[in-house]
Amino acid sequence: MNFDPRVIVALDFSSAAAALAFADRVNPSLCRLKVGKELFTASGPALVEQLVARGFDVFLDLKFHDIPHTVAQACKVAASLGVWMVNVHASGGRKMLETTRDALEALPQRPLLIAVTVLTSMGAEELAEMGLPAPATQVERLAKLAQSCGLDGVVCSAQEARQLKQICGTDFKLVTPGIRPVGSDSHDQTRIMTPKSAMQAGSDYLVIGRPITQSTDPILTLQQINAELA
Ligand SMILES: O=c1ccn([C@@H]2O[C@H](COP(=O)(O)O)[C@@H](O)[C@H]2O)c(=O)[nH]1
Repeated sequence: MNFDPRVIVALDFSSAAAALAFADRVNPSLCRLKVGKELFTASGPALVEQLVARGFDVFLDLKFHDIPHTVAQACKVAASLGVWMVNVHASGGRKMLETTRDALEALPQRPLLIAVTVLTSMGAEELAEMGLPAPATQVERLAKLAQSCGLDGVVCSAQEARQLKQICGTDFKLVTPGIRPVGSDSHDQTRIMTPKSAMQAGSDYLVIGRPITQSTDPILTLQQINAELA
């Protein structure tokens, strides 16, 4: 049994029923769970509370990006749901990051606060079109900003994990989507890596959605990934 699961399953379902049907088949020793924009929009905070009540570490992946007060207040409400991790966009800037960190630090119990650097769906060309440097450079810049603002870590691709562990140190959490087992479809992800390579590169947590949830046998796929990481 793995009591510190590294896989965070992205519950990208369109209903609470579908998410709970998946949750019924796993347990907190097999995986953590992520609730993102689709499921939260469909099901709201009640579903998050249900997953927390079942003992899962829940990453509420709403990627807040707004003025400092709005983001800080939203994260405080998220914390009140009992979630394990919340996130904001690092590109919201220093004031937003620090205000949110301060708001969470004032709570008796707070979730981990992490910042999205560059979405794993984006490659160099798309960044260049927006006047931004190559992914590795932009991710490093935003990770340093997030760390200097006192955040717990960042969302990045596993392709930047080795570089960020060297720069930001081992305690700074790296949460990496864009994970694809050998032979699986990359879908809309650009900066991808296999589960094992991602862990070897320094990822702390692997966010995996479709390769598990759309598998013909989701639980077997999850077990196989866990075995590969053990
Ligand atoms: O840069 C990012 C940030 C978040 N995500 C989220 O992770 C999952 C990935 O799902 P897959 O099906 O494994 O591609 C999804 O919920 C995204 O919203 C990301 O992919 N990249």
